[in-house]
Amino acid sequence: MSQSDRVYLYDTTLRDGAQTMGVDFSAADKAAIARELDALGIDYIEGGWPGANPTDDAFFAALPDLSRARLAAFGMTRRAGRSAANDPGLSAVLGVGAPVVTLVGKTWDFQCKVALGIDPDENRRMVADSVAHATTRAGEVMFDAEHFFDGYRDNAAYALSCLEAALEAGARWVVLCDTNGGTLPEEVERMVGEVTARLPGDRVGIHCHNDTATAVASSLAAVRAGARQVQGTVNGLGERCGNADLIAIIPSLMLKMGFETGLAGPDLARLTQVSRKFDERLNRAPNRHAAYVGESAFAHKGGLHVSAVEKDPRCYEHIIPDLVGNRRQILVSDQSGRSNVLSRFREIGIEVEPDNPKIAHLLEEVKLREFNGYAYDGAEASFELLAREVLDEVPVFFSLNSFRVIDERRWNAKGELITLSEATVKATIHGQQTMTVAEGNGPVSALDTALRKILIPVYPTIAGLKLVDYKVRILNPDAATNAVTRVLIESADDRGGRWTTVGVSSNVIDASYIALRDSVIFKLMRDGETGE
Ligand SMILES: CC(=O)SCCNC(=O)CCNC(=O)[C@H](O)C(C)(C)COP(=O)(O)OP(=O)(O)OC[C@H]1O[C@@H](n2cnc3c(N)ncnc32)[C@H](O)[C@@H]1OP(=O)(O)O
Ligand SMILES: CC(=O)C(=O)O
Repeated sequence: MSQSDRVYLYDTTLRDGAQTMGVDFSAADKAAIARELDALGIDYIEGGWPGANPTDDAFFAALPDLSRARLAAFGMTRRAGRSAANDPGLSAVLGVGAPVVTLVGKTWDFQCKVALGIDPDENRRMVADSVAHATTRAGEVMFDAEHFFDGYRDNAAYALSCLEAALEAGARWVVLCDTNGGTLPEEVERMVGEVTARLPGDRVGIHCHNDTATAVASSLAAVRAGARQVQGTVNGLGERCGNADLIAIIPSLMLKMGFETGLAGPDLARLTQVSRKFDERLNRAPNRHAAYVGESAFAHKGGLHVSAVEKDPRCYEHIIPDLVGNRRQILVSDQSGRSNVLSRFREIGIEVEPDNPKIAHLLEEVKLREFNGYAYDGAEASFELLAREVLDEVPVFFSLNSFRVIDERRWNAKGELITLSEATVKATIHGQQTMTVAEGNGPVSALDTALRKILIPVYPTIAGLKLVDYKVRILNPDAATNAVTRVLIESADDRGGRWTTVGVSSNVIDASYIALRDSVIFKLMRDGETGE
């Protein structure tokens, strides 16, 4: 495959995605998402804007260790009337030591006059100076040509001159941005084609917004017209109506258009998992109807469809769902569910005969639990535990006899209003009944502390287990405070392990205990503890 058939993927979830209404990443979220995207095979990960807010500063202060992707720090061109070397904003962006720096700058003369109040020639100098200065500090510099399509429509010569200024100043890529998201795919294809007739396509990128619900189509049209870098976000997060959704773009590029990306086949097969795990992190329900990765993308309901798909899935499927890690759901048969369980077993490393009757039992149990609110997509450790329990492979590490949690809200001696929680846990370990009490700043923290206190003397490795994330989702909000809650707990240990467990109950503390218990047992199993 020639060089021109390689498309570079640039993820801006942690920057443009952070501009989504209602989304607020922590620095730890950002680091975890960056690791996930790195493992997927994304070429560039834009981590945020150093100097713009404390979260981005904290993220860049401890650069995540990436093995496949290059980390980009985002910022804007120098301010008018300053030198690039003396611009504090630019210095903050360049100061974090990211291997890639992406600078946004105007390319629409109207914006120069109205938004910046400066002469367009000064703006072009700002672009050139800033890019040139950035090349002295970063290995690779990109120029995000803001409002390129609106600018090109109004004054093509000026918009192009900004691109040329950036390239001459040393930019590796110029990225054409449809910042307002109003350009339709046909226009994008024409304009990108005109750009790539003058500039090499492997220096040109595309960055589309979804204000006309065509960001994915426009991004693919730009690639057809010669652009070789595509910017987007996971699940289409982004300012206003979102950015182009990389989760839809990647399989279209690879499976439909025959392009090579940084993802290999096995990476592509993780796409569904990455998309859903990301939604779990944001504590929002995955879009069932999402192209390629939605739960409904390969679910067949109509009688005509089911009958034909059973003869040959190609009758009603545009690709094999496994290619993107999704699964076919045929509602009249449980054979597909069985295959799915077997394929998960292979992933986990559980060896079992395909005709083992326990598989059908596990399948029923998973279906029943999912009906009751469990979601195993984002809680792989709970699924593995359930599977091993059905196969009688989980030792009894401890038995909970009871727990009680009390919350107290009162004024302390200094006259301050405080809320304290206290948990009492009674359990049997190795035949011995034991009881402990612990306090916490909330009921789950008190319960967690009490559970550890009781387990650590027998299983010392539990001291290395910590909860790194805790999320609650109400599953039936109409029931108000009687609603069923789903708790997801992400845990990590001092051996580099990281896993997620799930608990469901109409009582949030009970749901939390179920997820906590799974986490602890999963850890003990991984550590090779044998239990009773
Ligand atoms: C198209 C995009 O999505 S670009 C990314 C947009 N993302 C964000 O804005 C999120 C992060 N931004 C921020 O935290 C803040 O806006 C900051 C820290 C960058 C700047 O904050 P402030 O200094 O308070 O400026 P404020 O946001 O009010 O206005 C932007 C300023 O940058 C100037 N500016 C805008 N674009 C550019 C540019 N490409 N080059 C130089 N200056 C620019 C504007 O003229 C304005 O200057 P003024 O304050 O002299 O009027
Ligand atoms: C750079 C960017 O986010 C935009 O122009 O939309």
